[in-house]
Amino acid sequence: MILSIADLEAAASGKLPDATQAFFNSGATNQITVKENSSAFSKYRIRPRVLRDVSNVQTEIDILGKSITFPLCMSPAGVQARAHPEGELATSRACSQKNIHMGVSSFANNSVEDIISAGRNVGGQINYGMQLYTMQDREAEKEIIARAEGAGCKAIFLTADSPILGLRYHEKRSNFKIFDGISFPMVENGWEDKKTQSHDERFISFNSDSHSWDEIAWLRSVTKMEIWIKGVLTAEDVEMAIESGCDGVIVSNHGGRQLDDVVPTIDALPECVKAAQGRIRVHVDGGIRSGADIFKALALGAECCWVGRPMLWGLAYDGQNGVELMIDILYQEFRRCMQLAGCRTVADITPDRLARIGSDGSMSRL
Ligand SMILES: Cc1cc2nc3c(=O)[nH]c(=O)nc-3n(C[C@H](O)[C@H](O)[C@H](O)COP(=O)(O)O)c2cc1C
Ligand SMILES: O=C(O)C(=O)c1ccccc1
Repeated sequence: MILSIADLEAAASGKLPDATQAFFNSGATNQITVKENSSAFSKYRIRPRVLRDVSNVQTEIDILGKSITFPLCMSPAGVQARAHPEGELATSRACSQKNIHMGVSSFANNSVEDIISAGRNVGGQINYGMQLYTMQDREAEKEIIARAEGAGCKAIFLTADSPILGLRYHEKRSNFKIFDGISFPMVENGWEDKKTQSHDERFISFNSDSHSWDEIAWLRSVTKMEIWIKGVLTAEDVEMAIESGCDGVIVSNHGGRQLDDVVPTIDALPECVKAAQGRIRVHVDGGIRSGADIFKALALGAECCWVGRPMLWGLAYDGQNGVELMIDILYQEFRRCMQLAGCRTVADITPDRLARIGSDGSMSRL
């Protein structure tokens, strides 16, 4: 019986070849951050308020100009065809059905045009954001941006935590063949001769490690879409994002897949929210596995949460239905968490709803 995200992870992982599991589920080097992203949530406990009439709870929020069902979006994750033959098309249909926005990876196995049409065809009107890497070939980068904007994307998510790829021992040991037999329509122009390259080689040949904050002004000059930075973990970089004129940041460590031993995102969030002072939007991803995790992130000041692996597990388990199941699980848990904690609206999820438990067991209010 699949009731929780942990149940879904177990069911999905059993359906995937070992090498694909290693690619999806692993983090970088010693797996510290991938684990701590989730475990760091347990130092926060909820301080529920009672007798507050929660008969009419409102979970919706506005993101990128549109109301979504609850504060959750789908992180951009590449290579979804390795989870399910329909890949991003199935994810897009599920998001559209459930009214949840979706990030599209540059390493998607379907084009941004097809991904958005798949969602529109099932009737929903969600927003899409295009994830970008700073590319060595700026003309090719510009082309992806133009295609994304033309297809109807509302935002660019520039991934800032990946000047190079993280060191992924599990992926290497499993001999995962990331590029064999599938296409990457957003990035593969002129790459036909490079099919045998490893993940690392392909990434190095395409991505620029000389990226800098100067890119934001250039992005502004080539698109009207919102510009968000994905992969910020410090107050200093939130300040840089504000100075550079970005619309938002996603506090993220790439699900522990880039630099290991960085701060868990839920621990980086408070300093980022404080630095933002409401001048820039602050979202978070990494290790979010329950409705209570979403509740805690919002209480710590995030406007919205994103999930990566839970979406891939849903997709691997049962395509579109599996992603819908994943969203339903998090929605039901989050809604109940709000009601049982005495919150009628998302705006009621404030820092005083949390206590922090110290390593000596002491409890302090935020
Ligand atoms: C298999 C996989 C592929 C990913 N591909 C990308 C990508 O192409 N671009 C990107 O910015 N982030 C990528 N990410 C990171 C996610 O966007 C997100 O930051 C991360 O998965 C959040 O952590 P979680 O998986 O614990 O929810 C990927 C993550 C996974 C697990
Ligand atoms: O694996 C990843 O985390 C990732 O970001 C990526 C990068 C290039 C291709 C596919 C996924």
